[in-house]
Amino acid sequence: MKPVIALTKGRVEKQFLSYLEKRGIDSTPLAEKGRKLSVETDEAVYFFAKGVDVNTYVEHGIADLGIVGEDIIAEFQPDVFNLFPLPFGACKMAVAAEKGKVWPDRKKRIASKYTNITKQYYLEKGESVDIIKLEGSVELAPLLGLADAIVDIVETGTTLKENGLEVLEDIQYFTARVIANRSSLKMKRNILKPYLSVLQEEVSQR
Ligand SMILES: Nc1ncnc2c1ncn2[C@@H]1O[C@H](COP(=O)(O)OP(=O)(O)OP(=O)(O)O)[C@@H](O)[C@H]1O
Ligand SMILES: O=P(O)(O)OC[C@H]1O[C@H](OP(=O)(O)OP(=O)(O)O)[C@H](O)[C@@H]1O
Repeated sequence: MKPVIALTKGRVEKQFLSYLEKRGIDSTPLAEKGRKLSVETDEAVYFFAKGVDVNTYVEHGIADLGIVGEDIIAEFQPDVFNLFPLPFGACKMAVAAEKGKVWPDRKKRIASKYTNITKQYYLEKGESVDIIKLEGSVELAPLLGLADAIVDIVETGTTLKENGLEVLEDIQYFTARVIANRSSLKMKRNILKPYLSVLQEEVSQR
């Protein structure tokens, strides 16, 4: 039996493959998957899903482990073991607005894909705001007058800069992380342990 891993498609997937190579594991079968959504290698069975669905597959025990951005864990709070960070996928969640923004004399409107993180952040600040849910290109919202500010991921800062926006407040820093199904970690410990130690070593050596 091999570990079953749910891997977030896209940015995380690309960086995970490079990381496997660094750890001495051949990632060719994963890189050559084409449109296949599941691949078996010598070490594990992988399937590829959106981050939020990685949470769900791990929570339900379909995958033993998941590789997912901490932002997705923070937003959706899955019932899993949040095992350890990986040395890639670094980004932060921040509040941003147009440069020189003049705030209106009413409740602020904040647009975000991450409504739970946004709600929690303003709750802790003791500020009452209206939150508007968007699914992407969140930087458009202040430019088009839908919102006064946004809560979104910032990595290089290029998207903000090129759209005349700036960070006002940092909320939280994130990396990709390894999560585990609660019962898999106990029941399949012997299978998961060697795989996890390959993934974790780099972090403990940093
Ligand atoms: N610049 C960035 N933008 C978005 N996510 C980033 C960035 N840098 C690192 N990440 C991490 O990568 C994860 C996945 O990003 P990816 O771009 O693949 O998906 P997405 O754009 O959030 O989702 P979608 O599949 O809806 O496009 C995020 O959850 C986050 O943890
Ligand atoms: O600081 P940067 O390096 O510019 O990266 C941040 C941008 O990248 C992400 O968007 P993505 O490309 O995932 O598109 P989306 O807005 O449609 O989710 C994020 O939502 C920001 O817009």
